[in-house]
Amino acid sequence: MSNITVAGTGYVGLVTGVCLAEVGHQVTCVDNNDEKINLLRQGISPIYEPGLDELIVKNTENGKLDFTTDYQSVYAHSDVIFIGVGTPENEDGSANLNYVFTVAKEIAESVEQDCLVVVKSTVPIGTNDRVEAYIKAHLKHNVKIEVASNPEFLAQGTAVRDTLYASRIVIGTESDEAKQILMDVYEPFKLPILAMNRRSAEMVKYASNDFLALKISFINDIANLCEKVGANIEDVTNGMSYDERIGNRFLNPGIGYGGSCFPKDTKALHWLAEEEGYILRTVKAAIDVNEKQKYALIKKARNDFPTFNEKKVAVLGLTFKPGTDDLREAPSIPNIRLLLNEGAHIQAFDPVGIENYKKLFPDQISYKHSIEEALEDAELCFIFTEWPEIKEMDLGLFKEKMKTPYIYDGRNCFSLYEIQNKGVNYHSIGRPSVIEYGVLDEVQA
Ligand SMILES: NC(=O)c1ccc[n+]([C@@H]2O[C@H](COP(=O)([O-])OP(=O)(O)OC[C@H]3O[C@@H](n4cnc5c(N)ncnc54)[C@H](O)[C@@H]3O)[C@@H](O)[C@H]2O)c1
Ligand SMILES: O=c1ccn([C@@H]2O[C@H](COP(=O)(O)OP(=O)(O)O[C@H]3O[C@H](CO)[C@@H](O)[C@H](O)[C@H]3O)[C@@H](O)[C@H]2O)c(=O)[nH]1
Repeated sequence: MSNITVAGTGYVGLVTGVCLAEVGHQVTCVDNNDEKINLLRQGISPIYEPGLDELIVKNTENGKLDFTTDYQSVYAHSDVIFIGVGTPENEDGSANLNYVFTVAKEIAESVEQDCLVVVKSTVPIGTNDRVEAYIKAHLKHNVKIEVASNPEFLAQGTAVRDTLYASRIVIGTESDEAKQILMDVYEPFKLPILAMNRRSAEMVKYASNDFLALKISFINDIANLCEKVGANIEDVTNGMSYDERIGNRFLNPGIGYGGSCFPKDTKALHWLAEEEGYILRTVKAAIDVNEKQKYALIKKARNDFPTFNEKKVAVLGLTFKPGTDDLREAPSIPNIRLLLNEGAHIQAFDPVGIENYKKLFPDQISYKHSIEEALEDAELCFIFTEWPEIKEMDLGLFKEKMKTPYIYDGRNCFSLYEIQNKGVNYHSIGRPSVIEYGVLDEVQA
C-alpha cells in the first residue's frame, strides 16, 4: 500500500485521509492549524461528521493514521500527496487559490522523492496545469513530480458514507503512470473509476455542483409560482419525479441552497466563463434565484408583522442543512441579521450549530437547548433547517408555548395534513398556507 499524505484536515481532507487509512493505506494528515492537529491527536474530530470520530480513533490506534503540522518531513517522503485545502470565494466571485498554491510551494520545497500530487480541492479549469508548472519550477531536489485531478463529491453530514461508497471516482490525468497510481490507491474501495484529462475532471466537479444548484433554484422558482396560482409544490414534484429522467432527488423547495460549495462554485464557474467571453446564463439564473429565495420567509412574515421591532422571535435550525455544524452560507445568517437589525429578540434552537453560531453572534441571541424553550412566549417562529428533531416535534407545542403561533417554515418540515387542527398560522414554501390561529378557537367555542 502507498505512503499517502493529505494536506488539509477540513471536511474533504480529513474524511479522505481517514477513509484511505480505513481501506488499508498508511496515511498522514497535515494541517497548519495547531488546534485541529492537537484535537485529532487526542482522537477528537474538529468537525461534526457522523461516524468520523470512531474511524479516527480506530485507525490511529492501529497505526494507519497520524496527524502533524510538520509538513516538511512528511512531504519529503510521500508517494502520493492529496491537496484538500479550501478554495473559498474571492470578492469578485472567482475562486481563491492562495491555499492551494501555498501547499504547492511547500511541496516543491520539501519533496525528496518522486511523488504524485493529487488536487482534490475544487479548482477552476486549468488550475492543475498551473499547479504542476509551479511545483516543477520551484523544486529543491531533482525528483519527478506529476499532478493529477481527483475532484471530491462528498456532501457534509454524510461525508464518510459518501467517501466509502462514492458514486464514482473521477481521475484527471494525461499520464498513464499517474492514472495507474490512483487506480491502485482507489482499488480497495471497489468503486466505478472514470479516467479523463485534467481539464475535464476539473469541469466535472463544477458542472455537477452547478447542475444541482440549478435544479434547486428551478424548483424554488416553480414553488414561488405555485403559491401564486394555487398549486402545491409537493404534489407537483411528486408528479414530476415519476419520470425517471427527472428523478426525485434535489427537488426540495426551501429558502435556497447554502453551504461551502454551491454558492461559491456557481459563482466561480460563472466568473471563469465570463473571463472566456462566455455568459453562462443558466448558472447566472441559479445564482439570482437563490439570492432572492433566502428572504422568501421574511417576505411572508412581513404580511403579518410590518415590523419585527421588539418582537420575540423563535428560530428553529441554524446550520445550512441537517447533519452538520457548518454555518458557511447558511440562509439563517442573513435572515437573523435582518431580524436583529430591526430590533427583534431571538430565541434560537439548533441541535449542533449553537457553539459555532456563538462565534458569529455571541451576545445578540438567546440560545436555547430545546424546541420548547425556543418557542416559549414567542410571537412568531422561523424554521431554517429541517433537522429530524424539528420534523418530528410535537406540533401541539406551537400553540401551547407561543404567545401567537405564527410559523414560517423555510424547509417544509411538516405535511399540510399534520399541521391542520393545531390552531396555528402556518406558511411554508410553494404550498397553501394554513390559517387557524384565532379562527379554530372561534369554531370550537
Ligand atoms: N466541504 C465539502 O462538502 C466539500 C465537498 C467536495 C469538495 N469540496 C472542496 O474541497 C476543498 C476543501 O473544502 P473543505 O470544506 O474541506 O475546507 P475546510 O475549510 O473545511 O478545510 C480546509 C483545511 O485546510 C487547512 N489548510 C489551509 N492551508 C493549509 C496548508 N498550507 N497546509 C495544510 N493545511 C492547510 C485549513 O486549516 C483547514 O483545516 C474546497 O476546494 C472545497 O470546495 C468541499
Ligand atoms: O432538494 C434540495 C437539496 C438541497 N438543498 C440545499 O442545498 C444546500 C446544499 O445541500 P447538499 O448538497 O446536501 O450539501 P453539501 O454538503 O453542500 O454538498 C454539495 O456540495 C459538495 C461540495 O462541493 C458536493 O461535493 C456535494 O456533492 C454536493 O451535494 C443546502 O443548503 C440544502 O438545504 C435544497 O434546498 N433542496
